[in-house]
Amino acid sequence: MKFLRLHTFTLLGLAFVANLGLQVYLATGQIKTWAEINWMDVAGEGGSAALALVWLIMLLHSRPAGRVTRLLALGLACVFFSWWMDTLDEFIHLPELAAWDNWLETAPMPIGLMLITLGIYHLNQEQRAISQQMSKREKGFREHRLFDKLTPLGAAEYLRQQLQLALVQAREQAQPLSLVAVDLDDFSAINQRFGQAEGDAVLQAVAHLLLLNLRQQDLLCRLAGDRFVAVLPNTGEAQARSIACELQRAVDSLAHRTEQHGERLHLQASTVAVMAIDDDPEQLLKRLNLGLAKAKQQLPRCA
Ligand SMILES: Nc1nc2c(ncn2[C@@H]2O[C@H](COP(=O)(O)OP(=O)(O)OP(=O)(O)O)[C@@H](O)[C@H]2O)c(=O)[nH]1
Repeated sequence: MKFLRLHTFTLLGLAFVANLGLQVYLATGQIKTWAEINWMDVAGEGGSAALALVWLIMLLHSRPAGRVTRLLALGLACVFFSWWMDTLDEFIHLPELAAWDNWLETAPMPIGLMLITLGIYHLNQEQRAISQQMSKREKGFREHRLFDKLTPLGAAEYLRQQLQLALVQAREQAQPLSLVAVDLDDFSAINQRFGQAEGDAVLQAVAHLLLLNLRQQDLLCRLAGDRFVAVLPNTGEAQARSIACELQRAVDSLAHRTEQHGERLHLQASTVAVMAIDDDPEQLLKRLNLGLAKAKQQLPRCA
């Protein structure tokens, strides 16, 4: 049901447009007789439309919200619409002179395919960003104690070291530097209810999700337990806040199922963003933790 709640607008919008197409055909054309229907075409075009719809649902089910998902979903919706109108054609006879139906059937297809192409391009960029994060980990292999055992992220000590370097660089280049923290709400309940191993799987899924939603220049570390911190170079406070909200929304919409029983977990996170103002790493992390403690106490949870 969370799936329906999360994607109500997309699914209702698609149902509305598909129905609009049907109504336009019914208003201007005539329903064909049984003998006039070419069932081979119905199976081919209708089956393709159904498949596009299945792909769309699978996509919305499996991917976190974000630009790639939006592009792919919109592209698949256009492809579905094009095939849907093609299928309606098999049941409704339109006046010979009507040319607009060709547009309704044909135009959404190239638009949809272009959107899907753009989505796949950005998907590749995402994968490259993840590989780069992974290779950062490889580079630091010699200092493996600085890395988290569970996720592909740096641990607290690594964060402090990198933060020190980032602060010096920001000062030298007179550029802003911000931090964003993401802390899962009531994470200990997941450990208690489903066990430590499931808690570990959740932390890994969240780390992956956050990496996907950060930019190439950002550095994500696991500060402790269920608390993640991203170092955002050349980022002012307003932009950091908006990134914090995006990360929070991404966690809210994460579709995570438990490994043992496939039960859907509804995760939520508190986030906070702070900008460095002449702080050292400890002062900055202290401000971040204080902000997070405040955010935990009040709603809305974007601080
Ligand atoms: N599975 C798992 N649990 C961990 C790990 N590290 C810390 N924890 C657990 O994470 C929980 C963190 O607890 P809290 O800081 O109270 O966080 P919370 O339950 O999310 O509570 P709030 O943050 O106040 O919403 C504790 O139960 C720790 O035992 C880990 O690597 N794996």
